[in-house]
Amino acid sequence: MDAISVTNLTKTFAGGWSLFRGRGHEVRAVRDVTLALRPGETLAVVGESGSGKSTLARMMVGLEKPTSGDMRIAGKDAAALRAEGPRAFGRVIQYVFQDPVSSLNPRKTIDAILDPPLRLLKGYDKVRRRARMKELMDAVQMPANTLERYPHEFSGGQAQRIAIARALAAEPRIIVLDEPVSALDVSVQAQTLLLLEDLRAEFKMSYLFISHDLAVVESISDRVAVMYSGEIVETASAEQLFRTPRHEYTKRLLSSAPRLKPPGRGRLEGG
Ligand SMILES: Nc1ncnc2c1ncn2[C@@H]1O[C@H](COP(=O)(O)OP(=O)(O)OP(=O)(O)O)[C@@H](O)[C@H]1O
Repeated sequence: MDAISVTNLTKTFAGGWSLFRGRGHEVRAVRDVTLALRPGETLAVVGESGSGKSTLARMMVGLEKPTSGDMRIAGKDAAALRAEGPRAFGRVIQYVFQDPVSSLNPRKTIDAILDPPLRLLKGYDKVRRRARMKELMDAVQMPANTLERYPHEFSGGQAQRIAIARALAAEPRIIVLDEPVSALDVSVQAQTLLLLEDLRAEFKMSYLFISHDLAVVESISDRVAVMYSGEIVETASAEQLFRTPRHEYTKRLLSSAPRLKPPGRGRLEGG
């Protein structure tokens, strides 16, 4: 059973604006997308700005409603799974966004940020939640005293690790990561990607990894789906896609972007 499977998924926004067509025309942000995230894999969705990647991710985690098409998460209809409530939905799928600092409430200490997802788990009393918070800090390589501090006390990379810990707190099977390292320095990117890869293996999760950055995608993904103008134009193993891209758009994307170890699959240096 696929972790996520979408069939002919479309999202149309009303009230877009275009220089040529004026106000009020429709924007088809995602067009007829058919895609499967397999259990245990990292599937990257790559494409340039405006290609519809974020809209696709936001539909998967329930932040946007599809205009049409079918979406199944862990074998269940996504809308039906959401209707079961935050506990059921959160146990299956979590997300991590680009800007870690703004995704953490500045007025709350880290333990208060981690508490709500842990409260959703059955049988987690206060003592067990506290112990779990320490384990989560350990898993993302942050010291235990992190828990008493506020988000602004951390660097971008540290804040993103805390955001990852919050996603892990729900013990999800799937994490959707939307440009999770784009706001970080390159050396911190490499460390964060290695951490994500370790966590995926340790907790047996699947990742849907949204990125415009081919070097990042090459270093972390098993398979890659290339998105262009709302459509998936090519899906292939990372190795195949970087070595022998088939679609014209993929070829252009590869030839225009800086790569770390062309050709073939590489790993980011550093960390
Ligand atoms: N809420 C919205 N209302 C109207 N149009 C939207 C909305 N959200 C996205 N769009 C439009 O949908 C298209 C796809 O946007 P989306 O953010 O999904 O692309 P993206 O590939 O993630 O780009 P970026 O990396 O810049 O966020 C764009 O034309 C965008 O302007």
